[in-house]
Amino acid sequence: MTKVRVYEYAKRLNMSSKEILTILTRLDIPVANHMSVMDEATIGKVENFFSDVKKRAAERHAHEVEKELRERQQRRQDNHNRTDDNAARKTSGTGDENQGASLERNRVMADQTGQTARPTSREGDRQDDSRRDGRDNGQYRPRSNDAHTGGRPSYGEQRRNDDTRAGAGRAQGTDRPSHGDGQGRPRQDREQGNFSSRGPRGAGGRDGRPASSNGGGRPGGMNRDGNRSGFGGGGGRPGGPSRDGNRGGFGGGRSGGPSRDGNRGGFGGGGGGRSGGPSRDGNRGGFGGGRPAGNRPAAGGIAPAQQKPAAPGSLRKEKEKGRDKQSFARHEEFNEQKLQRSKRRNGGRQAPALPTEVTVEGPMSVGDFAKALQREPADVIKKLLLLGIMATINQEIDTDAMELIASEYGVTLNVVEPVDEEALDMLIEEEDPANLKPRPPVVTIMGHVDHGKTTLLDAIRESKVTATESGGITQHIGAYQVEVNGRPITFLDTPGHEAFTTMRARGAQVTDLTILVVAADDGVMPQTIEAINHAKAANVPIIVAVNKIDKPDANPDRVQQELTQYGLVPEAWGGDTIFAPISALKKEGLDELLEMVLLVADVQELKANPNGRPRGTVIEAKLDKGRGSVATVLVQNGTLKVGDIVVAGTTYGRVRAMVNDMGRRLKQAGPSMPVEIQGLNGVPSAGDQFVVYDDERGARNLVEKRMSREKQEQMQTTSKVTLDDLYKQIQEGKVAELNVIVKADVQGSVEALVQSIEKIDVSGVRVKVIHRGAGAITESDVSLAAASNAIIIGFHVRPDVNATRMAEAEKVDIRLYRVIYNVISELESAMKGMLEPEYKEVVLGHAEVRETFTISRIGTVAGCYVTDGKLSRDAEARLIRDGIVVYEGKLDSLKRFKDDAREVQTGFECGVTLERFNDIKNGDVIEAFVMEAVKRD
Ligand SMILES: Nc1nc2c(ncn2[C@@H]2O[C@H](COP(=O)(O)OP(=O)(O)OP(=O)(O)O)[C@@H](O)[C@H]2O)c(=O)[nH]1
Repeated sequence: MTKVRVYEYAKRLNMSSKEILTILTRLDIPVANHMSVMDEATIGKVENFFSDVKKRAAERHAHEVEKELRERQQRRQDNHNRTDDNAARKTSGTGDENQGASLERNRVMADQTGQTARPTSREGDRQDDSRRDGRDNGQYRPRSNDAHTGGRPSYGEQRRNDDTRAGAGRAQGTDRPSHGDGQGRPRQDREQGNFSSRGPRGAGGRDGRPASSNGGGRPGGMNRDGNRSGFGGGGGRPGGPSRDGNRGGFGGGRSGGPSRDGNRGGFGGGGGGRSGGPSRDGNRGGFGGGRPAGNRPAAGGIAPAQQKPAAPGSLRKEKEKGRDKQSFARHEEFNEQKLQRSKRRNGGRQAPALPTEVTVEGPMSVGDFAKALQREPADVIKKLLLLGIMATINQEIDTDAMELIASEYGVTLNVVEPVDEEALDMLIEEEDPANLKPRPPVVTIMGHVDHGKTTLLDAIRESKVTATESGGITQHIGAYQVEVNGRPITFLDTPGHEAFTTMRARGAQVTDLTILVVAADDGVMPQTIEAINHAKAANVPIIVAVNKIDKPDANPDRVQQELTQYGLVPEAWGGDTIFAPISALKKEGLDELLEMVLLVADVQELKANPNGRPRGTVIEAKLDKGRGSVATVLVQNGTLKVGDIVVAGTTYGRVRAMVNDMGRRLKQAGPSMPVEIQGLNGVPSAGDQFVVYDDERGARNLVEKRMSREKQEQMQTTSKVTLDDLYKQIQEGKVAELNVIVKADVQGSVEALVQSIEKIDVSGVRVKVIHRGAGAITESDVSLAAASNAIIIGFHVRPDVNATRMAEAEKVDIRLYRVIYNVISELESAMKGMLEPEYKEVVLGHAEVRETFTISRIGTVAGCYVTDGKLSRDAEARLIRDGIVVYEGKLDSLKRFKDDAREVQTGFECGVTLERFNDIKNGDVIEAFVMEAVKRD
């Protein structure tokens, strides 16, 4: 790499010189300014700096990830250790210890569930007893005082007294987990030799009444708020004694009942079946049936149905350990659920996980980027500063800067191409080159005023069109086609400028080449240069038609000479621009000119697929009284047919009829063909691109989408204007703005009006056309005007009924005109009236202070004599002492003797007080004056 200047290097990196200078200073590289030269070594250092920044960020990121992993592992390990400790404590512990553990567990669970309930010591004993019973015998043995609950696992006891109506399952589900889950039943099973894998549900044991049938446990209670969802798991409520006693009342359990939202049900898992109460005849004991939780089996939930029968006593330790692990898993899961719930409760206020990857579509503001990174904008700005990039929150940064910042945060930045919605809407798909066929060129004519554009257009049309289409009635549809040597050429009828400006403003490129008309007697003029610039910007080849060569003072060589300055060098002089001398008036040289057009077109190899999806551009559109919306369109691809569903801008419809520039009805129109179509539901704008949709619904949807987008954009722009510009204007105190909506009968008039309106020059006031269009004034125009405080100008159009009604309600000013001049002059005067009036000071008179009095609560009263003019009560006043103004304000009071006076004329005495001013002295002069508005001219 050779030496470069700072600014060049900055440009290369798409950065500012200031940024590079800051980096150089940070690197201690002496540098003077943006013109300083950076040698290879310096550049190397800067580049190293960038890669260092990236590397550091990547390392930091990797380190953080590693640390996080380590911490997680550690946590997991701790949890395991804790589980093992618990298990060990339980297996070796005494009854007291067990009780302690049990109490501890209770405490933990109560804490976790947010409950304060703790078992009483009696309950604790009982729990302990019951557990011990089970453990000691290696089997479950119902205790006599628990007869009706059978071998209810201890934790269920807690709620028995609290809620007599609730089944045990509910109690457990509400309060704490059943630690009898899946334990009691297998033991029961062993004892009874009977095992019901699924306890019948419902009937038995409800409300503690005797069951009328099999003792089905009441399912773990329905969870109303989900918070305490069947955590305790089933623990079926014991069935009461059965009526016939044969089958006994059995505590069948279902796991924690379904929670309302389905998320949290059944945490506790399968119902810990308990033995039912003793049946009357005592024939059979109770059976515990369990059903797994609705959503997922919890740790202990699978036990009842699938677990093997209880392990014999020797396996007790293992079992205890397993149970604790299950319990721990439940705790963990519960904790997780609790966390989720709290997040939900906090409405997501919990700090979200920071992204590790961010996808952007290109440059964005610092604020937006910070949002995407979920970082504080200030932090991002700080980082940018460190990189030498000064940016505010609203300033846009490019993807390079974004990448640097992202890497600082250890975030991967993906830059993707933004989705081209318009291309999607326009159903743009790539054409297979094999399907492309040559198409006629589309030509526009440009040039300076009066150089003969219209004459040339007419001359070509007359000499070519009428010759080929005898009998045709030529129609001005904005474009026409002529045939030269059997090959068609399309001419856009609209004088070049509009074709270029309006079309190009809408992104439409319709012209393949342009004929630049230059009058040989006049030479290159301002609009000639403008035309050249337009064509060059659009990358459209130019053929120069040197016109009016019939004129005696014609000097074609001068034209050639002058145009070389603008890069148009004739072939004869070694350039590549074709110059064709013509006389549009005398129709001389036209054939040669047109042949040149074909020649240039050939070089361009203009092609389209006549069988592709029809699409093109609206050249001109208007609202016709008899025919409705009429649009001249240029087909640019495919073949447009009558009956096709067309979307153009914010209008759509089925092509009802199609005519060419000769007024001939057509059934179809191929590439480069201009046709006038009817059938759209509105008037599209010149430059709108059209496409044929397969179904009407799709077309309608697209149009609705566009309309709402347009409305939103308009609202946004206008609200911006109101908030930003207007505020600024108020601040500056000198600029007002007049928002205008222009509606006219044809698009041409709209453009003409807009141009004239925008030219109105009243100092201090800006006119802004916020919306324009052809067609009647509609409700949507009025609503836009109301929202943006605009007036509506209608030219040869009227508001429809709804628009009129709405305008009245919203107090929107609609002005209708038939003459452009009136529009402009009325607007001008309205704008002048709008200006803040200019004020000038008018001195009313002077009074001399002859005496002063001080009156408490009033202050200094000046006894004055009016020397000239008058003093007026409402006037403003200044106090002049020795030619110096010592006070300026208002007269506070004006009295003649004791009475208030409205004014006091020359030669009279009066008493005067000044507003909040008492330092009045004899000999001071009071000057009374008013500010009068001056009418602008
Ligand atoms: N002698 C002579 N006069 C011409 C020729 N071409 C146009 N004119 C005259 O020049 C004048 C202007 O011609 P237009 O065709 O109206 O020129 P224009 O460029 O379309 O003018 P604008 O529409 O005002 O921009 C008319 O009086 C034409 O008759 C020509 O080849 N020879």
